[in-house]
Amino acid sequence: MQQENKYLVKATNISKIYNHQPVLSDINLEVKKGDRIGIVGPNGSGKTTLCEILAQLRRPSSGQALKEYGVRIGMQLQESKYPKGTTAYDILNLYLKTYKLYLEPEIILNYLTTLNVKELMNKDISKLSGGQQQRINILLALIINPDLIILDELATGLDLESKERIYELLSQFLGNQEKGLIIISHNMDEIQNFCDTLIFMMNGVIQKISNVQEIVREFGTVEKFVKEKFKEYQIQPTNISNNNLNQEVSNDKWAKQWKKYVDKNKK
Ligand SMILES: Nc1ncnc2c1ncn2[C@@H]1O[C@H](COP(=O)(O)OP(=O)(O)OP(=O)(O)O)[C@@H](O)[C@H]1O
Repeated sequence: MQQENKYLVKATNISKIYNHQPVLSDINLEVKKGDRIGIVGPNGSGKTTLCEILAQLRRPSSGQALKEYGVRIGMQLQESKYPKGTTAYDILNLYLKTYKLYLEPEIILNYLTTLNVKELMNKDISKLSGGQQQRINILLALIINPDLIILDELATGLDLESKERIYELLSQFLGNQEKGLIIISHNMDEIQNFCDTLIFMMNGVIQKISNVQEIVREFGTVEKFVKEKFKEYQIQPTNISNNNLNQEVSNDKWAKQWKKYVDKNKK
Protein backbone atom coordinates (compact mmCIF):
# COMPACT_ATOMS: atom_id res chain seq x y z
CA MET A 1 0.00 0.00 0.00
CA GLN A 2 1.26 3.45 -0.87
CA GLN A 3 1.20 5.86 2.02
CA GLU A 4 1.59 8.92 -0.24
CA ASN A 5 -2.08 9.73 -0.58
CA LYS A 6 -3.04 9.32 3.04
CA TYR A 7 -4.76 12.35 4.45
CA LEU A 8 -3.21 14.73 6.97
CA VAL A 9 -6.61 15.84 8.20
CA LYS A 10 -10.08 14.85 7.14
CA ALA A 11 -13.47 16.39 7.87
CA THR A 12 -16.52 14.19 7.44
CA ASN A 13 -20.02 15.69 7.52
CA ILE A 14 -18.91 18.48 9.84
CA SER A 15 -21.54 20.81 11.22
CA LYS A 16 -21.10 23.49 13.85
CA ILE A 17 -23.81 25.36 15.68
CA TYR A 18 -23.20 28.45 17.84
CA ASN A 19 -26.12 29.70 19.92
CA HIS A 20 -28.64 27.76 17.81
CA GLN A 21 -27.17 29.31 14.64
CA PRO A 22 -25.61 26.92 12.10
CA VAL A 23 -22.13 28.18 11.23
CA LEU A 24 -20.95 25.12 9.29
CA SER A 25 -23.21 22.64 7.51
CA ASP A 26 -22.18 19.22 6.35
CA ILE A 27 -18.59 19.96 5.36
CA ASN A 28 -16.48 17.24 3.79
CA LEU A 29 -12.82 17.93 3.14
CA GLU A 30 -9.63 15.94 2.95
CA VAL A 31 -6.22 17.60 3.13
CA LYS A 32 -3.31 15.51 1.90
CA LYS A 33 0.45 15.90 1.88
CA GLY A 34 1.49 18.59 -0.58
CA ASP A 35 -1.99 20.14 -0.83
CA ARG A 36 -1.97 23.92 -1.08
CA ILE A 37 -5.45 25.13 -0.28
CA GLY A 38 -6.77 28.68 -0.16
CA ILE A 39 -10.10 29.35 1.53
CA VAL A 40 -12.03 32.46 0.59
CA GLY A 41 -15.52 33.69 1.30
CA PRO A 42 -17.44 36.56 2.82
CA ASN A 43 -16.94 37.59 6.47
CA GLY A 44 -18.61 35.18 8.82
CA SER A 45 -18.89 32.35 6.28
CA GLY A 46 -17.19 29.91 8.67
CA LYS A 47 -13.62 29.78 7.33
CA THR A 48 -11.88 30.20 10.69
CA THR A 49 -14.26 27.86 12.46
CA LEU A 50 -13.63 25.15 9.87
CA CYS A 51 -9.85 25.52 10.21
CA GLU A 52 -10.03 25.47 14.00
CA ILE A 53 -11.96 22.21 13.77
CA LEU A 54 -9.46 20.76 11.28
CA ALA A 55 -6.64 21.77 13.65
CA GLN A 56 -8.48 19.99 16.50
CA LEU A 57 -8.82 23.26 18.41
CA ARG A 58 -12.61 23.11 18.36
CA ARG A 59 -15.11 20.28 18.37
CA PRO A 60 -17.74 20.05 15.67
CA SER A 61 -21.39 19.88 16.78
CA SER A 62 -21.71 16.81 14.58
CA GLY A 63 -19.50 14.94 12.16
CA GLN A 64 -15.87 13.99 12.58
CA ALA A 65 -12.54 15.74 12.18
CA LEU A 66 -9.71 13.24 12.02
CA LYS A 67 -5.99 13.84 12.10
CA GLU A 68 -3.63 11.16 10.90
CA TYR A 69 -1.52 9.79 13.75
CA GLY A 70 1.64 11.83 14.32
CA VAL A 71 0.67 14.66 11.99
CA ARG A 72 1.78 18.01 13.36
CA ILE A 73 -0.32 21.07 12.64
CA GLY A 74 0.96 24.63 12.98
CA MET A 75 -1.84 27.13 13.14
CA GLN A 76 -1.51 30.88 13.11
CA LEU A 77 -4.75 32.30 14.34
CA GLN A 78 -6.07 35.69 13.38
CA GLU A 79 -6.50 36.59 17.02
CA SER A 80 -4.62 35.00 19.88
CA LYS A 81 -5.11 35.69 23.51
CA TYR A 82 -2.00 35.41 25.64
CA PRO A 83 -1.93 35.56 29.43
CA LYS A 84 -0.61 38.84 30.84
CA GLY A 85 3.00 38.78 31.99
CA THR A 86 4.00 36.00 29.58
CA THR A 87 6.89 36.72 27.26
CA ALA A 88 7.20 35.43 23.72
CA TYR A 89 10.23 33.43 24.90
CA ASP A 90 8.00 31.71 27.53
CA ILE A 91 5.58 30.63 24.81
CA LEU A 92 8.39 29.60 22.47
CA ASN A 93 9.97 27.44 25.21
CA LEU A 94 6.61 25.84 25.88
CA TYR A 95 6.12 25.00 22.19
CA LEU A 96 9.62 23.60 21.73
CA LYS A 97 9.42 21.49 24.89
CA THR A 98 5.89 20.24 24.19
CA TYR A 99 6.89 19.10 20.71
CA LYS A 100 10.28 17.84 21.96
CA LEU A 101 12.05 19.96 19.36
CA TYR A 102 15.68 20.15 20.30
CA LEU A 103 16.57 22.82 17.77
CA GLU A 104 20.01 24.38 17.89
CA PRO A 105 19.83 27.98 19.15
CA GLU A 106 21.39 29.20 15.87
CA ILE A 107 18.39 27.87 13.94
CA ILE A 108 15.97 29.57 16.30
CA LEU A 109 17.89 32.86 16.19
CA ASN A 110 17.78 32.70 12.42
CA TYR A 111 13.97 32.52 12.54
CA LEU A 112 13.81 35.37 15.05
CA THR A 113 16.03 37.56 12.88
CA THR A 114 14.20 36.77 9.66
CA LEU A 115 10.84 37.50 11.24
CA ASN A 116 12.30 40.60 12.89
CA VAL A 117 10.99 39.61 16.32
CA LYS A 118 14.23 39.23 18.25
CA GLU A 119 13.80 42.47 20.21
CA LEU A 120 10.19 41.53 21.08
CA MET A 121 10.89 38.15 22.61
CA ASN A 122 11.54 39.39 26.17
CA LYS A 123 8.49 41.64 26.26
CA ASP A 124 5.06 40.93 27.71
CA ILE A 125 3.39 39.35 24.69
CA SER A 126 -0.07 40.59 25.68
CA LYS A 127 1.19 44.17 25.36
CA LEU A 128 2.61 43.84 21.85
CA SER A 129 0.84 45.45 18.90
CA GLY A 130 -1.42 43.37 16.63
CA GLY A 131 1.22 43.19 13.88
CA GLN A 132 3.96 42.24 16.37
CA GLN A 133 1.82 39.47 17.87
CA GLN A 134 0.99 38.34 14.36
CA ARG A 135 4.70 37.86 13.59
CA ILE A 136 5.13 35.84 16.77
CA ASN A 137 2.10 33.72 15.89
CA ILE A 138 3.67 32.96 12.52
CA LEU A 139 6.97 32.12 14.22
CA LEU A 140 5.16 29.65 16.50
CA ALA A 141 3.29 28.05 13.59
CA LEU A 142 6.51 27.59 11.60
CA ILE A 143 9.03 26.71 14.29
CA ILE A 144 7.38 23.40 15.10
CA ASN A 145 8.08 22.30 11.51
CA PRO A 146 4.47 21.25 10.96
CA ASP A 147 3.24 18.76 8.36
CA LEU A 148 0.29 21.06 7.78
CA ILE A 149 0.43 24.80 8.29
CA ILE A 150 -2.79 26.75 8.61
CA LEU A 151 -2.52 30.50 8.22
CA ASP A 152 -5.48 32.74 8.96
CA GLU A 153 -5.10 36.19 7.39
CA LEU A 154 -1.35 35.81 7.25
CA ALA A 155 -0.41 39.32 6.22
CA THR A 156 -3.19 41.38 7.78
CA GLY A 157 -1.78 44.29 9.73
CA LEU A 158 1.81 43.64 8.71
CA ASP A 159 4.08 46.32 7.30
CA LEU A 160 5.48 45.81 3.82
CA GLU A 161 8.90 44.57 4.93
CA SER A 162 7.50 42.05 7.41
CA LYS A 163 5.12 40.80 4.74
CA GLU A 164 7.98 40.22 2.27
CA ARG A 165 10.06 38.39 4.87
CA ILE A 166 7.15 36.17 5.84
CA TYR A 167 6.34 35.32 2.23
CA GLU A 168 9.99 34.42 1.76
CA LEU A 169 9.97 32.19 4.84
CA LEU A 170 6.74 30.54 3.75
CA SER A 171 8.15 29.88 0.26
CA GLN A 172 11.19 28.22 1.83
CA PHE A 173 8.97 26.11 4.06
CA LEU A 174 6.82 25.06 1.09
CA GLY A 175 9.97 24.14 -0.83
CA ASN A 176 9.35 20.79 0.84
CA GLN A 177 6.69 19.33 -1.45
CA GLU A 178 5.31 17.13 1.31
CA LYS A 179 4.08 20.04 3.41
CA GLY A 180 0.38 20.85 3.44
CA LEU A 181 -0.91 24.41 3.46
CA ILE A 182 -4.24 26.01 4.16
CA ILE A 183 -4.48 29.78 3.86
CA ILE A 184 -7.57 31.75 4.76
CA SER A 185 -7.25 35.06 3.03
CA HIS A 186 -8.98 38.08 1.63
CA ASN A 187 -5.79 38.74 -0.36
CA MET A 188 -6.23 36.99 -3.69
CA ASP A 189 -2.60 37.47 -4.76
CA GLU A 190 -1.57 35.39 -1.76
CA ILE A 191 -3.90 32.61 -2.85
CA GLN A 192 -2.69 32.80 -6.44
CA ASN A 193 0.96 32.70 -5.38
CA PHE A 194 0.82 29.93 -2.81
CA CYS A 195 -2.19 27.73 -3.56
CA ASP A 196 -3.23 25.19 -6.16
CA THR A 197 -6.77 24.68 -4.87
CA LEU A 198 -9.34 27.31 -4.04
CA ILE A 199 -12.28 26.69 -1.76
CA PHE A 200 -15.11 29.18 -1.89
CA MET A 201 -17.21 29.19 1.28
CA MET A 202 -20.49 30.86 1.93
CA ASN A 203 -23.00 30.55 4.77
CA GLY A 204 -21.09 27.68 6.31
CA VAL A 205 -21.09 25.61 3.14
CA ILE A 206 -18.33 24.81 0.66
CA GLN A 207 -19.87 26.27 -2.49
CA LYS A 208 -17.09 25.41 -4.87
CA ILE A 209 -13.67 23.78 -5.02
CA SER A 210 -11.60 24.97 -7.98
CA ASN A 211 -8.15 24.49 -9.43
CA VAL A 212 -6.15 27.73 -9.20
CA GLN A 213 -4.31 27.14 -12.49
CA GLU A 214 -7.60 26.63 -14.31
CA ILE A 215 -9.04 29.77 -12.70
CA VAL A 216 -6.06 31.82 -13.88
CA ARG A 217 -6.38 30.35 -17.37
CA GLU A 218 -10.08 31.15 -17.54
CA PHE A 219 -10.38 34.40 -15.56
CA GLY A 220 -6.87 35.87 -15.70
CA THR A 221 -6.59 36.22 -11.92
CA VAL A 222 -8.02 34.62 -8.81
CA GLU A 223 -9.29 38.05 -7.82
CA LYS A 224 -11.48 38.29 -10.94
CA PHE A 225 -12.89 34.82 -10.31
CA VAL A 226 -13.69 35.56 -6.68
CA LYS A 227 -15.33 38.88 -7.59
CA GLU A 228 -17.55 36.95 -10.01
CA LYS A 229 -18.45 34.47 -7.28
CA PHE A 230 -19.30 37.28 -4.87
CA LYS A 231 -21.60 38.77 -7.51
CA GLU A 232 -23.13 35.39 -8.27
CA TYR A 233 -23.94 34.58 -4.64
CA GLN A 234 -24.65 38.10 -3.39
CA ILE A 235 -28.12 38.92 -2.18
CA GLN A 236 -28.97 41.92 -4.32
CA PRO A 237 -29.99 44.98 -2.30
CA THR A 238 -32.68 45.58 -4.98
CA ASN A 239 -34.48 42.50 -3.64
CA ILE A 240 -35.35 44.44 -0.52
CA SER A 241 -38.36 46.62 -1.19
CA ASN A 242 -39.31 49.66 0.86
CA ASN A 243 -42.39 47.83 2.02
CA ASN A 244 -40.23 45.09 3.46
CA LEU A 245 -38.06 47.65 5.22
CA ASN A 246 -41.08 49.43 6.72
CA GLN A 247 -42.25 46.07 7.98
CA GLU A 248 -38.79 45.40 9.42
CA VAL A 249 -38.79 48.73 11.26
CA SER A 250 -42.13 48.01 12.90
CA ASN A 251 -40.97 44.52 13.93
CA ASP A 252 -37.51 45.42 15.20
CA LYS A 253 -37.34 46.71 18.77
CA TRP A 254 -34.21 48.82 18.29
CA ALA A 255 -35.38 50.28 14.96
CA LYS A 256 -38.77 51.16 16.46
CA GLN A 257 -37.18 53.02 19.37
CA TRP A 258 -34.67 54.76 17.10
CA LYS A 259 -37.51 55.88 14.80
CA LYS A 260 -39.31 57.39 17.82
CA TYR A 261 -36.12 59.22 18.81
CA VAL A 262 -35.52 60.48 15.25
CA ASP A 263 -39.14 61.63 14.84
CA LYS A 264 -38.95 63.48 18.15
CA ASN A 265 -35.65 65.21 17.43
CA LYS A 266 -35.63 65.98 13.71
CA LYS A 267 -36.97 69.31 12.63
N1 LIG B 1 -16.83 31.37 19.69
C1 LIG B 1 -17.91 31.75 19.00
N2 LIG B 1 -19.11 31.87 19.60
C2 LIG B 1 -20.22 32.22 18.92
N3 LIG B 1 -20.23 32.49 17.59
C3 LIG B 1 -19.06 32.41 16.94
C4 LIG B 1 -17.85 32.04 17.60
N4 LIG B 1 -16.85 32.02 16.68
C5 LIG B 1 -17.41 32.38 15.51
N5 LIG B 1 -18.73 32.61 15.65
C6 LIG B 1 -19.68 32.97 14.59
O1 LIG B 1 -19.58 32.00 13.58
C7 LIG B 1 -19.68 32.59 12.30
C8 LIG B 1 -18.49 32.18 11.46
O2 LIG B 1 -17.33 32.79 12.01
P1 LIG B 1 -15.87 32.55 11.40
O3 LIG B 1 -14.92 33.35 12.20
O4 LIG B 1 -15.64 31.09 11.29
O5 LIG B 1 -16.05 33.18 9.93
P2 LIG B 1 -14.94 33.62 8.88
O6 LIG B 1 -15.45 33.16 7.55
O7 LIG B 1 -13.61 33.15 9.30
O8 LIG B 1 -15.05 35.21 8.97
P3 LIG B 1 -13.96 36.39 8.66
O9 LIG B 1 -13.73 36.43 7.18
O10 LIG B 1 -14.71 37.62 9.13
O11 LIG B 1 -12.75 36.12 9.47
C9 LIG B 1 -19.81 34.10 12.52
O12 LIG B 1 -21.18 34.44 12.42
C10 LIG B 1 -19.30 34.29 13.92
O13 LIG B 1 -19.94 35.38 14.53
